[in-house]
Order: sequence, then C-alpha cells, then structure tokens
Amino acid sequence: MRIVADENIPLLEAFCGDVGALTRVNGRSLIRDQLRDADVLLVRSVTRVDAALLAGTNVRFVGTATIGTDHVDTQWLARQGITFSSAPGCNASSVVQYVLSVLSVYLVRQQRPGFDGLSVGVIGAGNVGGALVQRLLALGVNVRVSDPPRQQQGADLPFASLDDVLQCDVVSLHTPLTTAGPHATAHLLDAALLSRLGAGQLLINSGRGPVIDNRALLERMREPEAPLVALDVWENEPEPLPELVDSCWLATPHIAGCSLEGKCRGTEMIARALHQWAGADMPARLASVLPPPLLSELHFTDQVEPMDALHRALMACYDPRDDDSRLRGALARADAAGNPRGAAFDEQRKRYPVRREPSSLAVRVPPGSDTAKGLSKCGFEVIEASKA
Ligand SMILES: NC(=O)c1ccc[n+]([C@@H]2O[C@H](COP(=O)([O-])OP(=O)(O)OC[C@H]3O[C@@H](n4cnc5c(N)ncnc54)[C@H](O)[C@@H]3O)[C@@H](O)[C@H]2O)c1
Ligand SMILES: O=C(O)[C@H](O)[C@H](O)COP(=O)(O)O
Repeated sequence: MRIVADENIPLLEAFCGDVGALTRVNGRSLIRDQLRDADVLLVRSVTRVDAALLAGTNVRFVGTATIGTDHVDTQWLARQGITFSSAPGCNASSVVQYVLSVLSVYLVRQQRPGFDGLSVGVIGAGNVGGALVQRLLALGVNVRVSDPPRQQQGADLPFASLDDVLQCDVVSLHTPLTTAGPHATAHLLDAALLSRLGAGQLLINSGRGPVIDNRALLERMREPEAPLVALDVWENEPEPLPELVDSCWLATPHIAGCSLEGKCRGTEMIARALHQWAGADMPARLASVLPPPLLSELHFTDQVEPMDALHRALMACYDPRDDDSRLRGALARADAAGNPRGAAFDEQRKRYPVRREPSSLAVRVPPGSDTAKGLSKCGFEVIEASKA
C-alpha cells in the first residue's frame, strides 16, 4: 500500500508504518501528479481534496487529521466509493485552551476581577463550543448559546437568540464552514451583524475564517466604537487581509487546535480508521510516543488571589500573545524581504512550538482552596499541597 501524507501530520510513521509505505508531501502545494501511485491520502486542512486532485488516481481512502472537513468534497468522494474519515473532536480541548487564555488576557486588559459576571456568547456548541460552554459555566460565566441545529435537537444548553448572543461581553465562534442548507455559516457575521458589536466587546473566531465577512469586519474596525478582535482563522488563508491583521488585537495563524495532544489524537483517529479500512490491527502506541505530563514548578500558596493563580497557570501553559507577536514579526520580515506573506503564515504553523494542554500541567495548591477549584475547572492537574 502506498500512503501519501502531509508532512505536518506527526507520528504517522509510528502509527501507520505497518500499513504501507509513507511519502510525505507539502499539503498546500500537493497536485494530482504526486498521487499517481497512491492508494491512501492523509491530509490536514490546507489541502483541497476534490475531483481536480483525485480524478484518475487510484486513491481509495482519504483521511484528514482535523475536525473541520470543509476542505474535502465529501459528496464527490462518496460518489466515487472512496472511503473518507476525519478526526471529530481531536483538538477540541486545545481550542478551548486557546479561548480560555484569550479570555484571561482580556480580563486583565479590561481590569475585570475574574470570570465571574462575564458574559460570553458561544456560536456553535458542538465538540469545541459545547466543551467551552461547560468550562465557562463552571467558572461562573453568564453563557448564551446560538446553535439552531442543536436547539432543534432539544440539547440542554443556555440557548438565546443570535441578537442576544451578540450583546455579550465576548462572542466566540465555533461553527463549521458550510455554504448550503438552512443554517449555512459562510459570512454568518456580515456587515449588518458586525455593526451590532461595540467598544469593549471582544469577538473571537477560532472556527473557520469565512464565517465572518473579513472585508466587512475590517470596515467595522475602521469605524468608531469598534470591538476588540482576536482572529485565529481568516478568509483566504494563508494570505489574510494585511490591514485586518494590523487591526486585530490578537492575530494568530490558525493554531488554536495545535496542542501536541490535539495533533496526536488527530493522527491516532485517522490511523485507527485506516487500519480498520485495511483490515489490519491498530498498534496501541500513543501512550508510549507522547511525552509525559510536565512536572511543573508552579506552586501557589494561600496568599495568591484565585484569579491571579488561574491567569498565571493559563499563561504558563499557553499565552496567545506569543503566537500573535511571532506572526506579526514573520509577516513584517516577509514584507521587508519582499517574500510572500502566505509562506510566512504557513511557516509559523509548520514550525509551531510544542504546546501542552492544561491537563498535562500539574499545579500545587493549598487543599480545598478557591484556587484549587478554579484550576480544576480549567482542566489543570491539581495537586493539593497536603497530598504533595
Ligand atoms: N482554529 C482551529 O485550529 C480549529 C480547531 C478545531 C476546529 N476548528 C473549527 O471549528 C469548527 C467546530 O468544531 P466542532 O468540533 O465543535 O464541530 P462540531 O461539528 O462538533 O460542532 C459544530 C456546531 O456548530 C453548529 N452549527 C452549525 N451551523 C450553525 C449556525 N448557522 N449557527 C450556529 N451554530 C451552528 C452545529 O449544530 C454544531 O453543534 C470545525 O468545523 C472547524 O472548522 C478550528
Ligand atoms: O479543523 C481542525 O481540526 C483545525 O482547524 C486544524 O487542526 C488546523 O488546521 P491544520 O493544522 O490541520 O491545517
């Protein structure tokens, strides 16, 4: 079996080496000629998988190590009898970590005492948005959810109208990108809806870029009383509007889901599907290839304010300002050298530093304290000092 795979899917040799011979490729520039002898194609979100790429090839299995599937023409694959598999939920906790860290920096910036009393509107409450809602409710946040499909299914969530959701202090987008059907999300936030957001509000998009009309957002940000904006995803990646990047409070290169754990889960999920399709037994290797949890030096005493401890723990694990400054620096260097900005954007993703999720960080705290409770609610491994 010949497997062609994106060079940015980690650990494939360990997980799929027994199924076939692996050839690594740049997923962004992949063309049909490179798939002549391939039976299997494994991609990330940067490869458009459709008739233009696959017609006339022998590829019979396509896997994407991602949650999102908008880059794959699944209907065409089904018509051709090509098996398709994705990795639902694989990096959901990584995206939740990104949002919690962004919120924590926002709270400090706005000089708010903590999560308690903050209102957050979540648009799309599936694997990512649903997990975020549970974390936020546990932290005492006033959460409002817009997710018409889940509301129609009778899910138990604090549903509200889109109008009400847009009045929250923070609005966070977690829908897939869809262009058809009653709940299509392409340009869901258009000029009219963006005009309802005002100064002091924060808009976060870590779903898919085209869910917000990026030109309309740029126009809105040029007007008075504009909201703060944190974008991880963009229209026309890897070449977002330069002025939009400049106007954002936090600009990151589509890395919200890029924790080490999230990437490894993505690999494991498509490897499992591939083994099943090939009729082979899956090697149980994830535990042995993942680095162990960090042995943290973080240690909080009775003196620390719970919100201060939570902020410091979140930042110790992941500070989105680091990704923001790396992206801006890379784009500025590309501009100065006359190099393409898209290559600089992609390079930030390819060379992304190892990022661990809160569950991998052990924090020592006084037993039974509010600090212990807050850290647990954000998913940290809490060691109460008396037991340490
Ligand atoms: N930035 C990143 O690195 C990153 C990482 C992971 C996922 N994502 C994106 O996040 C998206 C969501 O991930 P998920 O795992 O939660 O997907 P999911 O399919 O589990 O959930 C999506 C939710 O959106 C809801 N929805 C659909 N149309 C809607 C609409 N018009 N308005 C409101 N809600 C709507 C669905 O009912 C569903 O509950 C993915 O499709 C992917 O595009 C981005
Ligand atoms: O949909 C997803 O899972 C994420 O958007 C994905 O992790 C990020 O894109 P990628 O690194 O796979 O290109």
